Amino acid sequence: MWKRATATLKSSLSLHITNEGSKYNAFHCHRFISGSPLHFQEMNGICPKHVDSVITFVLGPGSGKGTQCARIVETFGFKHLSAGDLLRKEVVSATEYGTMILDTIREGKIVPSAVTVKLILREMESSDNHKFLIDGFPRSEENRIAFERITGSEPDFVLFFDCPEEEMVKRVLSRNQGRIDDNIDTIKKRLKVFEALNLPVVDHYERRGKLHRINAVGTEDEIFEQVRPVFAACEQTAA
Ligand SMILES: Nc1ncnc2c1ncn2[C@@H]1O[C@H](COP(=O)(O)OP(=O)(O)OP(=O)(O)O)[C@@H](O)[C@H]1O
Ligand SMILES: O=c1ccn([C@@H]2O[C@H](COP(=O)(O)O)[C@@H](O)[C@H]2O)c(=O)[nH]1
Ligand SMILES: [Mg+2]
Repeated sequence: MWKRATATLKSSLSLHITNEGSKYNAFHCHRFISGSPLHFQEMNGICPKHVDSVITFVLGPGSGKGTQCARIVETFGFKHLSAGDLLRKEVVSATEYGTMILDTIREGKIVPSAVTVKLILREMESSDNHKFLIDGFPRSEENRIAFERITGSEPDFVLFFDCPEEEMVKRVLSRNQGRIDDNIDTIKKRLKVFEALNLPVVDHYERRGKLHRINAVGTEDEIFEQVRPVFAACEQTAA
């Protein structure tokens, strides 16, 4: 049994997520209780479903982390939530945020926390699983702070797939999934954003003693053999 010490989805009544220059400043995270959507800001609250949940962040753009997440799901029964996939789904569904998200992804920039956190929490709340792999998020300190304030909790641990730039570029350019950001211009921008905004998140969790750095070079099997003990140890601790 996995156990989580502090996970309650606690809202902050005074929460205001700021993304300078964005019209998505106000946080509109809906929780669905008895079918009726509520604003997180209006809730004084705890989501009982997420007490005892296990939250793992998985970081490292173009490193093969999505591929490893599939193995973790298979072996350890986690629910995989790729923030990038959730955002791309919004684009395909042409929701109110669709165009803004598409433009942001094309530029390799970061979608405002208000939008991404909303999508992640919606998936968590509709899942019966209580073990979550949140892939590709948080992308910035602002993302991280927003998530932690809204949920009232930190991740249990964080995996960082450490991949040399050259290998990342090679992998992404040969991915062939028709992603709008899998081209050399956007990749260069994503790498800059990663260094400027995502690495501080990695450093933060390293200081908190929560970071597991995985060498992302090698075969999928070799990499999974570094990942497996992290989850096996946590499973044992919780037993
Ligand atoms: N160990 C590996 N060696 C070589 N190629 C790999 C390895 N793992 C994954 N790949 C390939 O690299 C590409 C990127 O992998 P994946 O989509 O899992 O990365 P990602 O970290 O999720 O990327 P992104 O951050 O862009 O979503 C895919 O084509 C995948 O098949
Ligand atoms: O939390 C997030 C996650 C992703 N994005 C945007 O999506 C692309 C693609 O993300 P992947 O994790 O590589 O699938 C990323 O470059 C960002 O533009 C985001 O804004 N916030
Ligand atoms: Mg991915």
